[in-house]
Amino acid sequence: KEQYLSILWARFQELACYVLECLTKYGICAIDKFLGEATGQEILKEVLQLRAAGIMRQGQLVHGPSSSRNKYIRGDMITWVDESEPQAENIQYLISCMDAVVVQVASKLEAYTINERTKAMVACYPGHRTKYVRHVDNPNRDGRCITCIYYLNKNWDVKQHGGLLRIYPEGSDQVANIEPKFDRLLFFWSDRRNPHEVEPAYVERFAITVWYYD
Ligand SMILES: O=C(O)CNC(=O)c1n[nH]c2ccccc2c1=O
Ligand SMILES: [Fe+2]
Repeated sequence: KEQYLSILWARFQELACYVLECLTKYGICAIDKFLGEATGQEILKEVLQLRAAGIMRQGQLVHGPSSSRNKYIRGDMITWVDESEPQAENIQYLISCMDAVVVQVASKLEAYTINERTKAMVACYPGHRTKYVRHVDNPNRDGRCITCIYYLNKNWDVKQHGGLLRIYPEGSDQVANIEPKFDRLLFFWSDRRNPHEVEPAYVERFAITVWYYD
């Protein structure tokens, strides 16, 4: 067990160096195959159980076209998971892995002293063109400095399924197009440097987000 943990720790150390360099240079960093197929699958199973348990609530209600019957298009559905959540061992394991990487990145970032985070927000875009309009996660210095998102969507094809995350880094004419691929981990600065939007999703789209506080 110890041997396994020390290998894991060494891997997170290596990952943290890459994340630090990438964040410093671009303000955005994506890591693929973060936990591997089996663990990713276990996390997805727990998320589907949360959804089946009906505890996911509407994250944001947006006004539908006035012509439509129900005034609102249901946006993303969310629920918050923390250490006390039963039957969420794998989601909790994910959070501890995210923490392991961020703690090491933070130790190298003089400008930040990251020592707190939110609970994990499990979000499901139910499909039928649900999206998230262009926004900044932390526009008014609420303390959040890094957004960390883990995607759970197998065989996602943006052409068929939509749901692309588009980030418009401030002061650059480049746009980052991030596909919400299974077992992908994404980091980006939460403040005004990274306005972003989720394009309409045509099928269910799952993600788990944690925000780290400075
Ligand atoms: O899923 C993504 O790729 C990006 N997702 C977001 O930017 C995003 N940002 N802020 C939120 C606040 C409340 C509920 C959901 C969200 C949300 O999906
Ligand atoms: Fe966001």
